[in-house]
Amino acid sequence: MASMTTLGEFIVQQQHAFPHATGELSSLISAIRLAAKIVNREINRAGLSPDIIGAVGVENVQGEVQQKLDVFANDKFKAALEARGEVCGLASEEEEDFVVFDGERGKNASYVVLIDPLDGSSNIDVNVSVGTIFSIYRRITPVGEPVSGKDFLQPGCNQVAAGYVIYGSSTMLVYTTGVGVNGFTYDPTLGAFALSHPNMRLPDNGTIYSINEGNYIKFPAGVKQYIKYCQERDEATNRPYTSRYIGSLVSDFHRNLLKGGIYIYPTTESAPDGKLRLLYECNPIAFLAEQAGGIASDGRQRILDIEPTSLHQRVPFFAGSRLMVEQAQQFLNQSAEVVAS
Ligand SMILES: O=P(O)(O)OC[C@H]1O[C@](O)(COP(=O)(O)O)[C@@H](O)[C@@H]1O
Ligand SMILES: [Mg+2]
Ligand SMILES: [Mg+2]
Repeated sequence: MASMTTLGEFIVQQQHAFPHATGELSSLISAIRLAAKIVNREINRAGLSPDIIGAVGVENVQGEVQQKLDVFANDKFKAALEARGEVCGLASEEEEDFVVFDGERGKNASYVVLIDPLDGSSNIDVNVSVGTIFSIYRRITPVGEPVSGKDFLQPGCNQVAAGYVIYGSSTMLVYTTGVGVNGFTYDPTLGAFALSHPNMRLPDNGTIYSINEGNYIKFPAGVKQYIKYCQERDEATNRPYTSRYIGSLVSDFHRNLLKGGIYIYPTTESAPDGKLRLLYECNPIAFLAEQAGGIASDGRQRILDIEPTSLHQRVPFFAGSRLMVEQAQQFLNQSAEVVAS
């Protein structure tokens, strides 16, 4: 079997493709790779260790009960990124405010990282795939000065890199630096990620829709109509589509990235802004979706154009195959026009 390109080799090759590259971003990505291996090991043996399964018993800034693995993953990624010295600050789902890395190297670093350390927390204890999501920006404030809120509140189109780790039947790291999307599968016998999915492309159309239909009654009319559209019989358009919902954004998006499909987390009566967080869930997934030929919006506006106003703000999220997202948006906007008229 021809030897596969490891993530380490790929990072170096990418760096050489950019004559002005300093190696900082490469080093940052490899810090994420290291933390992903540590978290992966813990997840694989989670069932064996009560100290990693279950809730911590406190709520995070979102009002969600923190799982022990949320905290473990947050600590491991934070430590790996601070130790590497390319990052001047971090924002996380599990931290109320952004964290300043004010050590000598941190202060003089160029990048900020926003992270969802453990995505799909409701699936941790039941052995269903979960993930980690990361988003990377060049700081706005001058190097040497303490990092500030505006370094994190940048629109998604400013991202220099983004990706996720999926801890599933196999563990993969999927990321983009703005030149396409590549996927690497972890080989535990080597202890290395190998390039298994080069240049991933989202099919323009698909037959999978991912939404928590348990909330159907609370959805906007347009979303209800789109679900009905997905369930109608029409051979010419391969309907009815198939409903698939794992309840981990990373896993649902990953499947749809490979097979074609749409993931929707809309507004609901109880969540008027939706559930997912713009900065460390929607922006990185939207960057990947667009780099793979798909689209991502809040139902009306391109996610990557949204000007953030707060670290943990939520937005409605429609992402995946271009034709499917455009269709869903049409239903949403038509029904809004009906209501408005
Ligand atoms: O259970 P619900 O309301 O359908 O929400 C599931 C969604 O919430 C999330 O679990 C939110 O992410 P966290 O687990 O990181 O808080 C997504 O991964 C998932 O798509
Ligand atoms: Mg999440
Ligand atoms: Mg999370």
